[in-house]
Amino acid sequence: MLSVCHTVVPEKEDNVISYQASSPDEGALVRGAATIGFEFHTRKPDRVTIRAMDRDIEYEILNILEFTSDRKRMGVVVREEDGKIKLYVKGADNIIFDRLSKEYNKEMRKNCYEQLEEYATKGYRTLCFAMAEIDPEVYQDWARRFHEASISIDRREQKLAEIAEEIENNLLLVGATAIEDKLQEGVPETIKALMKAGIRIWMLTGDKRETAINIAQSSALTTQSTSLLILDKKSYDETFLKLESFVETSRQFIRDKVEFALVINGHALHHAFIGEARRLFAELCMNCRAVICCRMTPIQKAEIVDMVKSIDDHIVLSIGDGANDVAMIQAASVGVGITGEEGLRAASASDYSIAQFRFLQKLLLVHGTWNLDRTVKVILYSFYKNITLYIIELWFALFSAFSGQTIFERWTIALFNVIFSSWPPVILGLFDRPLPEEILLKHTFLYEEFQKNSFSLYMFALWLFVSLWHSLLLFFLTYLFMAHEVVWSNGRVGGWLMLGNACYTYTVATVCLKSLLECDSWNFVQVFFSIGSIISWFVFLIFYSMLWPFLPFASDMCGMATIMMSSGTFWMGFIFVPTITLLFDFIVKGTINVCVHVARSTY
Ligand SMILES: Nc1ncnc2c1ncn2[C@@H]1O[C@H](COP(=O)(O)OP(=O)(O)OP(=O)(O)O)[C@@H](O)[C@H]1O
Ligand SMILES: [Mg+2]
Repeated sequence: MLSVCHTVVPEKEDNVISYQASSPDEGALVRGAATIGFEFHTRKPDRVTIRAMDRDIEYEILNILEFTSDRKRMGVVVREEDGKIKLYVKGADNIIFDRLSKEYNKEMRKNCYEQLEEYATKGYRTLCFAMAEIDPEVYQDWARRFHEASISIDRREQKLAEIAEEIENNLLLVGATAIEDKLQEGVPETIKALMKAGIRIWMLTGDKRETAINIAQSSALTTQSTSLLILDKKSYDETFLKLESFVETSRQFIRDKVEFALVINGHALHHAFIGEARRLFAELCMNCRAVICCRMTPIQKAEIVDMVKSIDDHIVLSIGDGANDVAMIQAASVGVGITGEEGLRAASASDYSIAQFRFLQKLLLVHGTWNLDRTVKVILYSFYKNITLYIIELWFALFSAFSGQTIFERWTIALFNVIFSSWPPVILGLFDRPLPEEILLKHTFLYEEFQKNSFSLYMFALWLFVSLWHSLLLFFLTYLFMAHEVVWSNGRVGGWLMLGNACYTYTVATVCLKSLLECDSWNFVQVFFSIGSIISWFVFLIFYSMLWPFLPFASDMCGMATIMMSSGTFWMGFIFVPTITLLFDFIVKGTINVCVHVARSTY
């Protein structure tokens, strides 16, 4: 039966058979059957052949009752060589047990159940196998309706499931299997690190409770000393009462600093989502560090994600590897798919796809932290540079009798965000690394610290203050430097534009250098683009000064570059104004860096 009831496809190469299975469990079972002498070797559209005891046995496949996570079982209807029609089903133990024949030997049922419990407690994934012989006449009628359902256009899956249900009863228990579902490398370490980083972890699985609890233990989600609050009631009232008492217990546990986790199954969860119970359930879950949800259907997984998202606007990340995780991956704020044994369905529905669970640690703790910090910096820096430039106009208005005259020439204003200060934020957003990878991975609490401190109202206010302060210094220092006009040999002076362009030069230099100051890790690209942006302004100025009167839309900047660049005062200002302006930032940044350094050496 192991080698017949499945949807595995064999592939032969040099007489060696390898199996292609969409479900790793099925692959394992078919391989297992082959090692004990029942080798499945050929699949044709309507028949499978197995080799047992040195002879080929053919089974005509009449129908396949497909596996879905809601049905938690799959089956095949076959015609054996002697003409008998048989249904073979395999699936989750509770599902199969519910469909066993009533006259069934209670003793064997009990034995099998105990065995299953024992396997599950060891963390094995269990499956039950059952069969039924179908009367050919009954089959004829059933097959016709099954065919009709299979070609129906609407609610096809549901209709198929309903019709399959009709023959999946009065089953005869054949046996049970247990498969070790090995954790990927580094799972416990990753979970520990993420928990230390202040992330709450919930495990949502379709597996049975005992298996789920064992996997939670081996993946370090819970420990030997964790108290488990198990919620597995079947009715709403019972679930509600249990929830009430658990909420009380959880408060007590928190007061006593006892570690605890909630274990809930699909039935109870169904009730916990309804009415008043939902509020209690939400409170209970928020009290728990870890929650284990077992026997979940894909929809329930997604509902849980939605519920958590709706409480206090939590950010939820879902990670999964199977088709049954797609719904929750899509429901989450951030969906991560693992490419692996169970195919690419989860990965293709996700925002980020990784090959191993352990890479999640780096994705969150390193790239998550870097990206948060970079995004915050890019946003704040963009505000900063614009405020700094444009508030200078306000200070100038005090001197232009609020006439509306701008201090800067209009094309240079327009090009500020387009050319002269466009690269620093991009480079900041791409390359800045607030802390090196090793430190973030070693001290996982930093993840939470960055989350709390990267962006705050205080931070925003500080940047606003810095922008105003810089604009003030940039304008008035330039004004002081340029108070005595530069007289050129032909008797001309730079005039208003000289003041404006000098101030503009110092502003471009200051904002570009500020981006370097804000970078926590310098590299060649950052330095190149910051300094390059300043140089680009000078290049523009030289060309622009040559345009008038050839291009009528340019301002009269004729000779401006020569006037400015031959002035010692201008160059002195070029050194002093940005330096003095950035002094405050330099001191603040320096103090923070010293503190970080001291903190680093003490850890
Ligand atoms: N190919 C299959 N044939 C029959 N029954 C299956 C098959 N795969 C899984 N099952 C049963 O259906 C249940 C639900 O499967 P589902 O794929 O939803 O979750 P899961 O694989 O157990 O866990 P996870 O959510 O961690 O992937 C399983 O626990 C198992 O008992
Ligand atoms: Mg699965």
